[in-house]
Amino acid sequence: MIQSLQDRVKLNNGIEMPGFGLGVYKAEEGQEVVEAVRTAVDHGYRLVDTASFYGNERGVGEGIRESSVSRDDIFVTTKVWNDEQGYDETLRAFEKSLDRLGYDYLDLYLIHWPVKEHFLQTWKAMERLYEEGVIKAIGVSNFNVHHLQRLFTHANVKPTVNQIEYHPHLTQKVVKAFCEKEDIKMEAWSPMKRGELFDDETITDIAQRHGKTPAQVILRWDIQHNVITIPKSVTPSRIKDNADIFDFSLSQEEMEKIDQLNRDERRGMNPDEFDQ
Ligand SMILES: NC(=O)C1=CN([C@@H]2O[C@H](COP(=O)(O)OP(=O)(O)OC[C@H]3O[C@@H](n4cnc5c(N)ncnc54)[C@H](OP(=O)(O)O)[C@@H]3O)[C@@H](O)[C@H]2O)C=CC1
Ligand SMILES: O=C1CO[C@H](CO)[C@@H](O)[C@@H]1O
Repeated sequence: MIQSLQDRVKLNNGIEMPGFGLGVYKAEEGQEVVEAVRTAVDHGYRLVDTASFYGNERGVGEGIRESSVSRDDIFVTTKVWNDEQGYDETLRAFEKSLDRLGYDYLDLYLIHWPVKEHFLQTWKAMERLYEEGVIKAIGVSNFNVHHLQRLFTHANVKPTVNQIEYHPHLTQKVVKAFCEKEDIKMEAWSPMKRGELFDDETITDIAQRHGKTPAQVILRWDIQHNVITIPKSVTPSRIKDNADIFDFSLSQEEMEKIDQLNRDERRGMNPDEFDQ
């Protein structure tokens, strides 16, 4: 388990990735995302999660350049979107993402969703980019166990990360156990279910007991489950508060109480049903 905001976890290829970061979905390209990223990095965040789909890669690159920290000390993730998948398409999409970010290498590149006709060829292109050294680690997002198994039968490089929807209403026991067995790090998207969990009584009670906010309790629960977490905010005070989770811990009983809130309820699409 990470012990501080800048602690890193070792991926299965030896690369170290921060265990906590900033998500930027819906952070508007331009001033909004630039300021959110700069604020986060200046406050100690070392991981930023974007995607070509979010339309804000330029601002992410800009925010990091405007911060007080050098690019090499920040771990940047971006993702290949569904209509960019396929072998040649992915090579082109990667060049565009890198260009928008203003970088000459990327830390982590993910397949955003398992587009079933294309994801194997997409992976082949990502393996090539990884072998060429322009990406430090490659991984997937929204992969269920059967998607991972299908990938394994064709892959030369194992995914390092699987980024999936994960929060107290969706504890993803099956995928989580599989990823742990296969040494694939799990990363939580919509860790706070976009605000829908803040009034839950179990969470507010625990928060009150620790003098913390519901958001902080939920994010701490991720960390104690060894799940990388990337809460999104463009609000400076929330960016700071969300990271203030390394001075308390949840008891085993509190962890279990939060685990029991599971309803297998998604905020986003089910990877087996999504409309490609
Ligand atoms: N791979 C994938 O398919 C997906 C990946 N993601 C990634 O995961 C990240 C996080 O998930 P996301 O869906 O954004 O949802 P989150 O669960 O992170 O919730 C974000 C929302 O909560 C608000 N918020 C943040 N902190 C607080 C706080 N302390 N108190 C009250 N409200 C708060 C934000 O508002 P405000 O910004 O106004 O402060 C925003 O509206 C994304 O940004 C993206 O990087 C997300 C979805 C899918
Ligand atoms: O990354 C993402 C942001 O959220 C969207 C849903 O609201 C997802 O579809 C997408 O994968």
